[in-house]
Formats: sequence, C-alpha cells, structure tokens
Amino acid sequence: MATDDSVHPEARGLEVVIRTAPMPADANGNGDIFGGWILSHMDIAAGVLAAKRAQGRVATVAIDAMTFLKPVYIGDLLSIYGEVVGVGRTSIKVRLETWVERQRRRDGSLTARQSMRVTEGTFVMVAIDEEGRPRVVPEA
Ligand SMILES: CCCCCCCCCCCCCCCC(=O)SCCNC(=O)CCNC(=O)[C@H](O)C(C)(C)COP(=O)(O)OP(=O)(O)OC[C@H]1O[C@@H](n2cnc3c(N)ncnc32)[C@H](O)[C@@H]1OP(=O)(O)O
Repeated sequence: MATDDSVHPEARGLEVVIRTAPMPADANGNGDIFGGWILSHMDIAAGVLAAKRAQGRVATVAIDAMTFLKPVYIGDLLSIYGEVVGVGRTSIKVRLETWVERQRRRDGSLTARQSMRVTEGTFVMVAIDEEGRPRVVPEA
C-alpha cells in the first residue's frame, strides 16, 4: 500500500472497514484520543478483513510497524482503511491506515475541513479453528 499522505486511500481503491467518531471518554490526559483506543479499532478492522479472507475465526498474533503519525482530536471523524497484503499457510497480513476528517482544532474552534493520515500499521492475523489452533487459510 502506498503511504503517500497526499493521496487519500479511497483514491487508491482501499475500502473503509470502520468509521467512527471518538468521544471525550476516549481521550488521554493530554486531551488527545488515547492510542490504545485507536489501536483496538485497528485490531477489529484487521480482524474483519482477515476473517473474510480466512472464511472464519482469526486471532491477532503480531502487530508490526505500528506508527502514530499525528494526534486524533475529539470531534474528528475517524476512518480505518485496509487491505490484505499477504497470505501464508495459516497467517494473513493486513495493512491498515487510519485517516481523520477534521473541522475543529484541538481547542474545539472551527477550522477549514482537512483530511490526514494519523496512523498506519501491519497486523498479522492467524486463522484459527474452534479450539483456537492455527488452521490453513483456504484458497481465495
Ligand atoms: C465470513 C467472515 C465474515 C467476517 C465477519 C467477522 C468479523 C469478526 C471481526 C472480529 C475482529 C476481532 C479481531 C480481534 C482479534 C483479537 O483480538 S485476538 C486476541 C489477541 N490474540 C490472541 O489472544 C492470540 C494468542 N495467540 C495464540 O493463540 C497463538 O499464538 C496463535 C495465534 C493461535 C498461533 O498459534 P501458534 O502455535 O503460535 O502458531 P504457529 O504455527 O507458530 O504460527 C502460526 C502462523 O503465525 C505466524 N506467526 C507466529 N508468530 C508470529 C509473529 N510474532 N510475527 C509474525 N507472524 C507470526 C507464523 O509464521 C505462522 O504463519 P504461517 O507460516 O502459517 O502463515
């Protein structure tokens, strides 16, 4: 996946997996959105894409190259885009980008609408069976 900040993922044909709006309860002590909140949504997004590809249950085994590029503010509209970038015997690699649409500054005052990439990361998901053991990813 290209990581050119100037090219929106929708223009690159990536699908939005999760779209949500962070709330004041999701903020950290600085008033920005807690990284763990964003990460948990990315984990779910990776799970959705991997579960579709695996045609069933998956578990996260590793998160690689996770980068928080810019803070997320209360009032942002947050969208997670992603795609499957690799399939092993039992594992599926999903690359994700989180983007926000912003109309308010950190202090809540209105600003011109902006769109920016705020995180990126690669999640390794494993297809698992009913007992939680790795299973072979079926042919696409
Ligand atoms: C039809 C559907 C509609 C869709 C609609 C459903 C939507 C539904 C969405 C729900 C979305 C929720 C998504 C949340 C997902 C969690 O939050 S899961 C919770 C957190 N994760 C866990 O608790 C997992 C704990 N770990 C484990 O249980 C075991 O380690 C695992 C994952 C089963 C793997 O078992 P293992 O014996 O270690 O397996 P092993 O054979 O050594 O390795 C398996 C594969 O992983 C790779 N691997 C292992 N370790 C690593 C590592 N550190 N780095 C990279 N790769 C690794 C191996 O190379 C291998 O890959 P392949 O070569 O086979 O491709």
